[in-house]
Amino acid sequence: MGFFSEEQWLQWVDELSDNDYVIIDDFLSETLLERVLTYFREKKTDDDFTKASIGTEGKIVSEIRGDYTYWLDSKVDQEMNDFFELVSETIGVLNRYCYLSLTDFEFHLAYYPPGSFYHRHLDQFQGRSNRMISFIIYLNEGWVEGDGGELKIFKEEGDFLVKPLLNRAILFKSADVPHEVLTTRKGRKSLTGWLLYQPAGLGYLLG
Ligand SMILES: O=C(O)CCC(=O)C(=O)O
Ligand SMILES: [Fe+2]
Repeated sequence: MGFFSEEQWLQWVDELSDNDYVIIDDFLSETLLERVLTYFREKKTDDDFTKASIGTEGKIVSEIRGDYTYWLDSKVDQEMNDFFELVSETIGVLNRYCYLSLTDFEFHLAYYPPGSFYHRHLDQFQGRSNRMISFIIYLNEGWVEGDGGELKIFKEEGDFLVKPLLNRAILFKSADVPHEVLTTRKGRKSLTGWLLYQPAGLGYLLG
């Protein structure tokens, strides 16, 4: 049994194919959401987050992005196993219906302190095109207008803002959707990752 019915997945996949993005509210089950929030709290308390970098060389440039991240490892972060299962189901669905050849994923917990942002960018780095789908779940309890930290999506038809509401997920095509995180006025939390296409035998070169 999957997390969602085939019909439900099809509806989301259609939206993603047609619009390059899909927003899904109340994505995680109550139990899973609670587990993710608890894990976030623990990691943050343990001070496991480090300043995020940009590009493939790991440069830290605070004028571009100001968030802190904790990279998840399915072997280490076993409390997140159910979430990884859900990601695997997502990958299976996208491979079946969108003819993608996704083989792997990478996720981190992200924390934007008050006053931080992430300037306009694409999630596919030059010279490293294995990020196919960006996948974010927001974890901001009680977010209200004025807290900032909206995700701005740039589209030819018109730009728009996505509120980083608790348990809202967004998936978008990493190569096609420029986006930015507006300055946040409150601590802003998310579980953010990418579904990857890794050409066989090249992974070790990319690190
Ligand atoms: O948290 C978000 O809304 C987007 C984060 C982002 O663009 C990234 O980490 O590449
Ligand atoms: Fe991004």
